[in-house]
Amino acid sequence: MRHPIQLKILSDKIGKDIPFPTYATEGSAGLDLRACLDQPIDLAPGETTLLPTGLSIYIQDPNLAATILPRSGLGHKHGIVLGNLVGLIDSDYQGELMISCWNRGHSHFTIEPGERVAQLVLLPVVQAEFNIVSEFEGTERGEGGFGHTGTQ
Ligand SMILES: O=c1ccn([C@H]2C[C@H](O)[C@@H](COP(=O)(O)OP(=O)(O)OP(=O)(O)O)O2)c(=O)[nH]1
Ligand SMILES: [Mg+2]
Repeated sequence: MRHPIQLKILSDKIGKDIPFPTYATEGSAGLDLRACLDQPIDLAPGETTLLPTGLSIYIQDPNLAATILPRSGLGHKHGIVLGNLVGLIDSDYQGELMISCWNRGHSHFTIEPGERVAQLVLLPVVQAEFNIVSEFEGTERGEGGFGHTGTQ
């Protein structure tokens, strides 16, 4: 399903030096997000930097959110993941999409202008409306958690 989302281009590099975000394949869940940079950035092991994307989106519908997720190749091979592990974009956020980029690896990594550093995934959201109760209806699990059902 495709859903219209308002998008603002904040940098004149987008659409010229830095391609517009698109789905890489018909079945892609994520849109690759590119670092909107003038110069390469050297990220030392353990270092985190906040990268601009040159884009803002306004999701508007409270039943949707966007997540920023790492790219598996960068994360697995180079230790380049997100400083916040996962980024959550609220439906009412209108600021620039920012990527917290963390080098959790053991080598320096250079982020080039336009490099695809993370991916944006739109997801449905259900907001809770709490009903206060004094007891829950019983379940087989009850309050057991954190390994309650064993490992095998
Ligand atoms: O990787 C991210 C995470 C968040 N945001 C933006 C969109 C999001 O809607 C807003 C707030 O994010 P979040 O609620 O996760 O951060 P917070 O620390 O709780 O900030 P706030 O007090 O503004 O909600 O920051 C990004 O651009 N990139
Ligand atoms: Mg918040």
